[in-house]
Amino acid sequence: MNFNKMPKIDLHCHLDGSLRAETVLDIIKKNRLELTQSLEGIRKQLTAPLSCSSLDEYLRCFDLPIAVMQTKEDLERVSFELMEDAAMENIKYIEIRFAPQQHTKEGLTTKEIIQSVLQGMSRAEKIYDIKGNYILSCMRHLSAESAMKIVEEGKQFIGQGVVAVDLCGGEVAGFCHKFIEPMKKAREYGYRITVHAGETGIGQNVADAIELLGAERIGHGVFITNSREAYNLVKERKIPLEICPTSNIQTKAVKNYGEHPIYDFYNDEIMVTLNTDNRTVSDTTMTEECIQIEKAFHLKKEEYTDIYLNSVEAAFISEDEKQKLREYIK
Ligand SMILES: O=c1[nH]cnc2c1ncn2[C@H]1C[C@H](O)[C@@H](CO)O1
Ligand SMILES: [Zn+2]
Repeated sequence: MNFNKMPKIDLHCHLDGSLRAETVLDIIKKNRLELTQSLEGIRKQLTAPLSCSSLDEYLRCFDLPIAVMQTKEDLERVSFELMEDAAMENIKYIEIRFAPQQHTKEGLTTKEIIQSVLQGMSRAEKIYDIKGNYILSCMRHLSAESAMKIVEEGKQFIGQGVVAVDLCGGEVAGFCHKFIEPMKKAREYGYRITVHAGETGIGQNVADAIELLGAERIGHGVFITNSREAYNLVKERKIPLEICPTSNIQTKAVKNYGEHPIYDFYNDEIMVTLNTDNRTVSDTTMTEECIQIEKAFHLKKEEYTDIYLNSVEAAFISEDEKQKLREYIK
């Protein structure tokens, strides 16, 4: 299949993990930041190394991009550029996530941060054949109060380009208990809910995310394989899994593409979707994720279509918008 040409949907893409190295260098120079000044050095710092041994090590690659995402202008720019990069490979719909908590170092308010990325997104939507929405991620190592602040301050943007909240960062067993209150509030306000869970061996976190937090989708969920409860919940309630194969290899969730459970899940009628996670940190694109999965499992056109349609179903958009996305693959 010519995946570059095929219509694609990315429901799990972190803004801060998807910056162009050239842009990072530009912002460093413009803002006179005392950071790496060579393009090659930057590229290296932005990408998870082959030797990456865990999610925690993978997460260290975010320090540099976060350092250059601290002004309105720079947030608007990186948001626009991610939309542009996605449009160039025929992604027709993208849900971009980021954690506003990490962009206050130069004094921006949550409102200014969200407004800036939304402006970049809408500028790109006017030029390219792509639509997007934002997901507000809350860092799991921060407090429930901090997550509540994001839920409260992001509320005014629901339906204006913000659709959901997420929990992300390092994963420890039982993390969901801490976030019951903010996620309950989020649901009451009308946010949709997706949660990173089951990425580092703890299948039970997936069951908790669904039962305690009302997660409608799960980021990764690879380790439902080691919790019968989680597996059955995901299967029976048709909870979509946002699968990101390359990222899972880098964080050592799986050994290689061929050993990824995505195809077993698909054959067992679990609702899998295919996504990038981080275009720069994982040095990938949607096209590349599709190619790798096609190669590993001899994916047929009908199977790719099924996965694309799963993403349409799972997207946090209206029925009319879903219908438009279905038209692309007819
Ligand atoms: O795959 C991931 N799992 C958990 N957290 C992640 C992953 N990729 C990125 N993040 C974190 C690092 C970013 O700074 C944050 C917000 O996008 O989300
Ligand atoms: Zn992620």
